[in-house]
Amino acid sequence: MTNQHSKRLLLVDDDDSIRWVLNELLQDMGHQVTQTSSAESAIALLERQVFDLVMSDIRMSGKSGMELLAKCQRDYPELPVIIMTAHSDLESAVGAYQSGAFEYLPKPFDLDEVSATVERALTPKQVATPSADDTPPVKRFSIIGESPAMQDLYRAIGRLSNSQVTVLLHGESGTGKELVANALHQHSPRNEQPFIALNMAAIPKDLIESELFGHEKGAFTGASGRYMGRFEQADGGTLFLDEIGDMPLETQTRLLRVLSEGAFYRIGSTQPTQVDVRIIAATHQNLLDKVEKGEFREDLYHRLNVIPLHLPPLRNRSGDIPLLSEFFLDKISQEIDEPKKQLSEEASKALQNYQWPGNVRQLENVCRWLTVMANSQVIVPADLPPELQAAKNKEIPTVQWQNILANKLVNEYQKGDHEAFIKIQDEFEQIIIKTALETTMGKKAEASKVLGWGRNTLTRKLKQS
Ligand SMILES: Nc1ncnc2c1ncn2[C@@H]1O[C@H](COP(=O)(O)OP(=O)(O)OP(=O)(O)O)[C@@H](O)[C@H]1O
Repeated sequence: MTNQHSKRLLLVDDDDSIRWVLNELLQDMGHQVTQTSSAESAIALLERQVFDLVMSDIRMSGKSGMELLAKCQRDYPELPVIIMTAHSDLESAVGAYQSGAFEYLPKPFDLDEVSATVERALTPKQVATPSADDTPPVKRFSIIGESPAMQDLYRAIGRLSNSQVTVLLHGESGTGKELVANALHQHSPRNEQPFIALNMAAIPKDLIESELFGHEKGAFTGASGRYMGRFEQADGGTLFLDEIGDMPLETQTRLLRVLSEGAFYRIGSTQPTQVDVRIIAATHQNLLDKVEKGEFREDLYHRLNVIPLHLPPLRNRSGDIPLLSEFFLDKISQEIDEPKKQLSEEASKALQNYQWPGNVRQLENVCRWLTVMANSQVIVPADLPPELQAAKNKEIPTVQWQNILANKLVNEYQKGDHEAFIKIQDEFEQIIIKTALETTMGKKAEASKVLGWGRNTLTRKLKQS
């Protein structure tokens, strides 16, 4: 059915089932859909007909979706293109945005998100077409992971790649905050300038100010020479402030002043120093809790939290563990010139079942340990380091909770509760919802994604609870 808002969409994918699902969705939205299975035929169609939007897969036999995107940018610069892919990584996400894609959608799709993106793309003034001149060169950066949470992150880095906004990274220790901060810098217009990192938790509190702002000779006992602080070192580039929650209150006040005035005084100096620095901050703590307790300035929190990005703990993306371990075993074997170890399927499962309190850093250390210490070429569970062995013994075997659940159901039902099955399903679902919200720091859009539900489903179920 067509209506006055109906638009002409060109759908390009060599997977029939994906085309079928998207075609149904787009037609239900009232649009006219033309489908084709290759970039070549899409180009031929574009020469004959006018379209309002192109949606294209990346990997197809023949020309790729990126080539189609380049052609559209050249010949039809006003035409928005949505790029879709099942093989999302940081490079393709950044590449798609920097080549001018309107949006980048990793498969499997959240259909609510697809329809919202299509509507946005069809709203003319939001079409973003950055010129090729101000796109920084893309550098290779190894952030490993294909889980939905990592795909969200790649998209965010891609979207931010032409901007200089302040970003606040949340995530447990070892989840890759510094790596992501560095990637944000490398993919930004500042990438020819320095990336300087400072960890608030790693330096004594009374040295933080001089580390950040520098000092003049003789400014305090021990200041034997003039010192250029991290702000000056990072001039023109990016300053990464790790563990920002540990910054003393007085330093927070000074930082706020630099952020609003772009200038600061070296300790012992009366001359202001002007700097142009992009700030990326990171924390493993809940800064809002600290604000409530009066330990973190609320105005600074809002200044830093312009774009919040969340890095998931490794245990919540255990599907990425085989990829990450393969990457580390390979990298470490080359670094120390030892033959590369392989993980048996059982050892790989054991790694995926472990809780990883130290996240990716701990996994990297375990891979280093295995490369040096394991006797055999193929690693079996018995080769794993002591902390993983100990955890294995403590682990509740999965059959155990399933048995408890089954027994409870039978007992309740036999006791006469004929609604036992329904009640437990509700209870089960509430636990899943609560855990999803906790692990995504209360973000409903993200929680519905990890649950594999549309956002409306989550909202409805929350209302029912
Ligand atoms: N997704 C990833 N792919 C590849 N390597 C990763 C990934 N995430 C983290 N690492 C590696 O794990 C180690 C820890 O990462 P990083 O220092 O960025 O974590 P962090 O969150 O900043 O930790 P902390 O809060 O303790 O400073 C680094 O060696 C980093 O290269």
